Amino acid sequence: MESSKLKTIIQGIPKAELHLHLEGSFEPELMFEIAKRNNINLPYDSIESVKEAYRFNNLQEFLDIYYAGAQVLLHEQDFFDLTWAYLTKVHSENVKHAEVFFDPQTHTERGVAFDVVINGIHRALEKGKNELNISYKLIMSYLRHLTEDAAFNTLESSIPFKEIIDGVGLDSSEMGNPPSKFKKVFKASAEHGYKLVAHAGEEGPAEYIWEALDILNVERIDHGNRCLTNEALIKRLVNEKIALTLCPTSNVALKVIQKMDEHPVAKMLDKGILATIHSDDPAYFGGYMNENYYQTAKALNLSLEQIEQLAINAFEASWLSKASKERHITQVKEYFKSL
Ligand SMILES: Nc1ncnc2[nH]cnc12
Ligand SMILES: [Zn+2]
Repeated sequence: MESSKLKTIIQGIPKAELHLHLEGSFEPELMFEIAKRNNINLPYDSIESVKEAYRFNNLQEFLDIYYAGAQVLLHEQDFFDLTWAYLTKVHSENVKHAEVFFDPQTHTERGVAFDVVINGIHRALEKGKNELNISYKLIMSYLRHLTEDAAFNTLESSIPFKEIIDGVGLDSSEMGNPPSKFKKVFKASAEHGYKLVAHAGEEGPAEYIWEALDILNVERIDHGNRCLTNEALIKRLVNEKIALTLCPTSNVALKVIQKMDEHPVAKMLDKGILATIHSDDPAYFGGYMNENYYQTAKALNLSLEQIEQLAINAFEASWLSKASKERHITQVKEYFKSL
């Protein structure tokens, strides 16, 4: 299909984003603006030089830059502006529902209070719901390069806000930090009523996906690329309808795959896995939702049925009520019928 036609079709799809780190949506322009008003010097002299620095060979090289960028966020208004910029961007891409991560420890570790972070984010999410009609869920992610005790401190800080936090996740440096390291804090998080997800099988082996399922009891896997190396795991994912929140442009940028045409999403759909696609850290990897759909569809030559399935899967895998899921899925189906 012609590129412009494919782009137009993708733009019109009602979409759900389930794997997005708010700190990863921090565009250099906004970073410079906030750094200026907070009197912080960035180690870059222009927006172009920031973009130059965004060349990564692996997850860790990205994380080092991502955590450095987040240092300019100090005040509630900064977190509001970050979140609002993301919401207005994806509103223009017809995203109807967003389940977003934030990394409290990236901020509390450098002295920014938990309530400053969450109040700014929550105020923007509410505004997005009221003014842009984007429903949302909020996921607090534990940093896996830190200790389980540190995650417990974060869990404790979150309790006064538990009505506005829907779930917990696990992100940051995967290799050497298996899900099993966080067994107790995930159990405690579930006891507080949080839903559970974890990054697994992005750089790490299929074994980490098993651990996330069996030891942490997560209901969705973030990334999960490596599952295709293990037939028994594929069967489990299919039988239990465990969704994978894949992030194609992230995978290329972090060299999880060398080229987009190696992306496993088409094989996963063929096998009946509840595969979905999202943007992860769009400010760093050069693509929001539309670009992820577009690059994947183009490189893998996805059919309209496969693209429709991806859009449906994302609502199916979301934490929306059954009725809301059905309403959105009907809209996706009607949209594709109208093409
Ligand atoms: N792709 C990713 N993997 C692990 N941790 C992250 N934090 C932000 N983006 C991440
Ligand atoms: Zn991620």
